[in-house]
Amino acid sequence: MTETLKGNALLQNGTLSKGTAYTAEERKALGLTGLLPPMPASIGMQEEAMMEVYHSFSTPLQKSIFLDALRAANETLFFRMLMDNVDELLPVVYTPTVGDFCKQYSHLLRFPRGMFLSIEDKGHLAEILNNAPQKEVDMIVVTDGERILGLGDLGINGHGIPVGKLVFYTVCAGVDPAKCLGITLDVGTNRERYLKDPLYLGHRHERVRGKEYDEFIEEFFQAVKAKWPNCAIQFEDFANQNAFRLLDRYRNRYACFSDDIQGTAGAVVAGFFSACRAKGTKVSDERIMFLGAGESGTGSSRLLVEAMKEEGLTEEEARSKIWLFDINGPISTRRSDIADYMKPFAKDVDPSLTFEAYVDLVKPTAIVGLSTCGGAFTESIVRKMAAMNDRPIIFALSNPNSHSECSAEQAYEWTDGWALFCSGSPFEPVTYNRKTFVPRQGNNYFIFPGIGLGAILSGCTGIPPEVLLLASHTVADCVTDADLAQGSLFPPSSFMRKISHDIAVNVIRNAQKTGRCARTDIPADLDQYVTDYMYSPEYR
Ligand SMILES: O=C([O-])CC(=O)C(=O)O
Ligand SMILES: [Mg+2]
Repeated sequence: MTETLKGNALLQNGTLSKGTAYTAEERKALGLTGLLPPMPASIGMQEEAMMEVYHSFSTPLQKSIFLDALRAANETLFFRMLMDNVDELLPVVYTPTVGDFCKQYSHLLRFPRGMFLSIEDKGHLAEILNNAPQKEVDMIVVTDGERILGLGDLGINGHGIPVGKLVFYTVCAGVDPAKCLGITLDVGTNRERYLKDPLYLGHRHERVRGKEYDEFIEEFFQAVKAKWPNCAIQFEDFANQNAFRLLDRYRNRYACFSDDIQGTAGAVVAGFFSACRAKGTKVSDERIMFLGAGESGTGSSRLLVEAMKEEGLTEEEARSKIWLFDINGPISTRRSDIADYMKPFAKDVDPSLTFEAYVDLVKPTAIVGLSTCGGAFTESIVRKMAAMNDRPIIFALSNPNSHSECSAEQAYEWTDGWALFCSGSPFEPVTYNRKTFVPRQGNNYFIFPGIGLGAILSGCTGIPPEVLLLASHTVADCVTDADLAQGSLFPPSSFMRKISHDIAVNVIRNAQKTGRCARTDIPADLDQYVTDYMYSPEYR
């Protein structure tokens, strides 16, 4: 049907339109003559013009609103611009600006993308999926909006996150945007502000929990599987109480994974591989404290254990090198309020210690913030880390920047330039004592696009820890000595497509080896198989 679009209908179709780039011959054949200014533009000219407009906006949020509109008008140009200006544009389309966009989503929404499935539609999901904007879907990112970044419950306003994550699938892993679907499950919100906001566009009731919620999720999976049997599903920004349960329930039945439990873990471990290389140590030499014991803190701890086992430690030895601390104190065997997923890491310690007192007691070599608690790594704590360690490892990973446990500048200043630092959201380079540090993001975007790509192309159920570890190695192996010398623990964004490609090959190879491939049509040359699948934004 789409091939036959002509004239104004074609021009107004953002997925297909080339805007001013149609040649005279194309204009004649497609009924476009007279609908455009006479001189055809190249995509390069269009890009130059749009970057000029982009730069005329002063705030990141304004810029992101502009890009959202550009995408609606000409999706190919949007992705071409992103690919040509990754470092500049991705922070505007994704973390941290996507956080601001989400907070006001109901007020800002002009160009709906993806789908909203609400619990009120229970019993009808299969039918509703027939309305999907895409015919074929390979990748779904789904959220219920309960823990968006470090911002908490945003209800349907969190929809910017699945949409933003999928931009990475296209830019970094070459998944055709026409095959990507962002879905928000509206089960209500407990955020007072939205319940009272007359412009809020989600259902205005408290979150549905328990049996009804579980049945809704089950119906969602079954409906998706029936409609798109080969599609992979990424869980994003569910709250702890559901994230672990859902992953455990579905990982062996569907091609699915949790970005926050598994993707973030892959990135954290990659950061440790780099930091240890800079220090001349192994991960198993470190004493690691986590502030935050939720999905990302626990997920990362689990994968660090695997990394230490790979270096020869036993499970128990590895666990003994990791300490967790959450909002209520140390994860202690003396506490009665800790969740099952934290228990393997519980230590026999006084549960009333503050984080700083715990640092005094444990004397860690690394502190990792996944707490959503901005500023939690205080000057006093960071200075203690510097006093105890030649090269203190300080990862401030909560998002967006306002929730970072400390800023890049603080980390370098308080450690006299010795910190091995990364953050979840981007910080500008910092010059301290005449040395310029380039702290790159330790964000799960290094991991999830490749994992998802591999899941699409293999149909594998679940992503085992050994595959995540390979992904961490893939990322860390792209970090050069020159990167380390300037304080970068992660590679530059120019490596993203290669990283995603290589991660995907490993996902597929492992799935074949362990008999978890649902797809039977996989050719022998996996490199070529993945490369051939990867889309680049070009006018068709
Ligand atoms: O979106 C990001 O930048 C990282 C992430 O998954 C989160 O903070 O939940
Ligand atoms: Mg997330």
